[in-house]
Amino acid sequence: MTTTQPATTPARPADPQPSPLLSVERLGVRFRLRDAVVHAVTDLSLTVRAGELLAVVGESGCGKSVLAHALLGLLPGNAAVTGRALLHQPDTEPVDLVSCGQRHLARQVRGRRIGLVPQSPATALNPVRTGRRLLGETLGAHGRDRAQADRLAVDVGLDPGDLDRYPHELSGGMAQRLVTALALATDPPLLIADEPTTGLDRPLVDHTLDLLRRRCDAGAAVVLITHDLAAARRVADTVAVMYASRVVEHRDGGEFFAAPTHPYAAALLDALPDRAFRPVPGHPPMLTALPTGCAFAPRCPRRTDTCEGRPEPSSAGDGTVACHHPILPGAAP
Ligand SMILES: Nc1ncnc2c1ncn2[C@@H]1O[C@H](COP(=O)(O)OP(=O)(O)OP(=O)(O)O)[C@@H](O)[C@H]1O
Ligand code: NI
Repeated sequence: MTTTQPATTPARPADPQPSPLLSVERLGVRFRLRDAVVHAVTDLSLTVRAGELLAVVGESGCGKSVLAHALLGLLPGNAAVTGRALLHQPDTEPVDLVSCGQRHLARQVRGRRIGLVPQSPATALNPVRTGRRLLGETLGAHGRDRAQADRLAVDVGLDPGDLDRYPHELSGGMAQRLVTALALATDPPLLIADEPTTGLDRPLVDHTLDLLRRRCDAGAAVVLITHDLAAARRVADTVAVMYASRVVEHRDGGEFFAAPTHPYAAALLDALPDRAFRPVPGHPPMLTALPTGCAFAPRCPRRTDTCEGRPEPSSAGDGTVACHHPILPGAAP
């Protein structure tokens, strides 16, 4: 079926890779509850470079939004964060987002260096301010011209006239576009977009995805959090698949969609309507009771006794996979 290939050719061999904008190293997030601990992010390492669109995909509850909130210091008080997340900046030392403190995050990072399109627009919008006022305040706070509000509305596919509405007068899709416009208003070098296409119809989904793609083509970086693999396939340079709080596969998007190596990633792709359209069987484990070995093993057709031991991320092509039995091109299944 697959012929043996010589050494993999990098996607853009002539381009020297720019140095990372963000490097996340062994990030962990735990929530302490009265009688349990939720392991929401475990031992997670990732990099994002300028010009890169990284899609973070995975089933509901696997830790995608918690990852975003950890990077921005937006977690509640019962969260304990470990590891490092270095934000590299021109001409100065990198800042560790985990340890730099709320004051620095509020003054220097949120909005300015990292923008967030939050997953729940309804709770993110101030109910007593119109979209125009919200956008104007954000633009003004960052020394930008408030008159850019109309252009931002058009960019996200919102009628500028709708900026004069209050949040409760907006549909879910309109509120979604407004929070996207708010995140774009400060033109951050890194944008984390958490399910930015929720509630949008297909043309607006594609419009939003293409908007994010163009940001990256102009040199910014975007982390697109989505459970929509078709969206990731349309625009991502790189893909990170999360399962039960860990990244289980991370690699070039083209390679990933052509030949996923983690059995969970392969199962997710098989669930796409234009592929087998077969949902991933079974359910993910509780994050309060994660197994010591591979968390996907109970659902995995390739599992063996070895999977009772934890699979550490190892290199596969130009990326990494955390699996004892990865699907390697050219190897027998
Ligand atoms: N404040 C909290 N206290 C306890 N557990 C939490 C808290 N916030 C999130 N969690 C848990 O952390 C886990 C990861 O949640 P997260 O919101 O990151 O999932 P997600 O991958 O973004 O899912 P979705 O696709 O549904 O948005 C979930 O089990 C969730 O219940
Ligand atoms: Ni989420």
